[in-house]
Amino acid sequence: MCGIAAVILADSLSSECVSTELYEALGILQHRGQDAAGIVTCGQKGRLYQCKGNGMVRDVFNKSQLEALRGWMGLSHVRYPTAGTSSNSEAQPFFVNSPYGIAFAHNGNLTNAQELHDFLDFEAHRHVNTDSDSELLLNIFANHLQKTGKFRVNEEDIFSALQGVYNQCRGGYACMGMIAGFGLFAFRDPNGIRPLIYGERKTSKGTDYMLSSESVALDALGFVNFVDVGPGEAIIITKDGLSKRQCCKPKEFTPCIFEYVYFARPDSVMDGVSVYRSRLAMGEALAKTVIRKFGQNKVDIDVVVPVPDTSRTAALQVATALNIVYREGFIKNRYIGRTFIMPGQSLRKKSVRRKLNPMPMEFNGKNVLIVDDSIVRGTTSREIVQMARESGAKKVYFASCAPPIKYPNVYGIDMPTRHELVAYNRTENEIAVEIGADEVIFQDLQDLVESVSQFNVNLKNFDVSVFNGCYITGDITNAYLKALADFRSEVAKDNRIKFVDTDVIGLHNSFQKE
Ligand SMILES: O=P(O)(O)OC[C@H]1O[C@H](OP(=O)(O)OP(=O)(O)O)[C@H](O)[C@@H]1O
Ligand SMILES: NC(=O)CC[C@H](N)C(=O)O
Ligand SMILES: [Mg+2]
Repeated sequence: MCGIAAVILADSLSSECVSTELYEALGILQHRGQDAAGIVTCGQKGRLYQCKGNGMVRDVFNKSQLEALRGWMGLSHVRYPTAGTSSNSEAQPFFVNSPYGIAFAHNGNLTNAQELHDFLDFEAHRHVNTDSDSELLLNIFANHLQKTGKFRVNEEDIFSALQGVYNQCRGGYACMGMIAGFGLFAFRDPNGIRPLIYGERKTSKGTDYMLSSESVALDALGFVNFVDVGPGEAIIITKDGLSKRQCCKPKEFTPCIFEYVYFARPDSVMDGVSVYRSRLAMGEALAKTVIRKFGQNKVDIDVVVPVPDTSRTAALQVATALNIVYREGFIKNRYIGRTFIMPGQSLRKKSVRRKLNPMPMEFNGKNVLIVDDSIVRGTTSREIVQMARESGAKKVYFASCAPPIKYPNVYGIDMPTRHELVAYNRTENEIAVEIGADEVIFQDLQDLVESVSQFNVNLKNFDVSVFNGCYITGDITNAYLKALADFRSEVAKDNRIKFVDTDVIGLHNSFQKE
């Protein structure tokens, strides 16, 4: 679930560099990807400037690098790998010089990457340098654009190249690209699985535009009038303004419900729904399930405790609806990032204890209801339950705002194999035993869907494949799932030869002060 952002200023001669805003945007989107970050900008004479590499945003860029990223438009990416490897050569944005010079950033995951790779190799004769599906997507676009054979590109050419992309690429994708000296383009997959939104900012020179995975980045940078890009819709922004087109017949609109459960920041509004409100509604519904499970007058819970950070909003509402006291029983180390999106199970496991520390006074002698947004591999819940017990809890109940996650994700969340999922092939009682809890309580799928859909009449269905195994793109075979598990499971990652990454990824212009 990477984060992507792009900015284009109305004033192409501005002495302000867009890189500072892109850097800020990446900081705001850091929760969507912690493995790598990158920015590509475009300055005078259509020159491109790039800085990218593995690490958090604050580690990848320093002041002088940002100053060297010249220009009035650019795009940026924070990566959480779902394909290929964690090598820094797969940090985004990607670049191809032909045709016209294109930089490209992708959030999502392609489900027909092998087919696209073969096409590029055998038919299009384009070189692909990494295992990243995003590099394939860029080359498919470049190949279609190349066919126009024009000296200079125009909007019509880009829209028709994107139609070609839609015809060939399957899966979940929200993308942004930049054509040197020309402008930005962006598009969203036919089901709108991955999010994409844009806004504008009026200045004395005209209108600046910004695109982002989440509205919170637009908000923070002073952009207004947010519009979600529709499923199968593409937009182009140049010095002359913004144009958009439906580039493929939209299929059923099914955004990823896990954005609302976990990925997005609560202060974002995604496809017209406030993530915060949806999480309150998840808490409200979960409280009803708790009452159903325990019986109206038999809820023997003394305190409701959230697992920081993401579950806080929902947990507070669970406590309010149950009329039980809410307490911060775990204190989060604010300098440690999200554990679920860390690469590697041993790192994730270690990080839970480093990140969360219990407050014994909130557990000692009490029956505790711990609320989390989701239980995926069970890494967090196992550790948390144990910490609660070590702190003297009498009974530990564990509630999840999402239903049991039993199936792999193929659209941009790194859950490549069901065998790593604690709920796979287990009953609720078995899951409780597995994580050491007295009972587990899971949200009903219908309740989860209604927690989001009640805020937008146009949103009826979602990608809920991790809960029910129904893959909306209709192309997921057992052979595909096996290949995915073989390549991306924890065991496969551990067995893979580790690449030695050098710090510098050089390719493009470096700006030198006169
Ligand atoms: O069952 P697991 O495999 O452990 O995954 C689920 C946990 O991971 C996430 O937390 P994370 O620490 O990533 O982020 P947060 O601070 O935003 O809650 C999520 O909020 C759950 O707590
Ligand atoms: N989480 C994502 O959006 C990942 C994008 C792309 N599939 C990658 O692995 O780099
Ligand atoms: Mg969490």
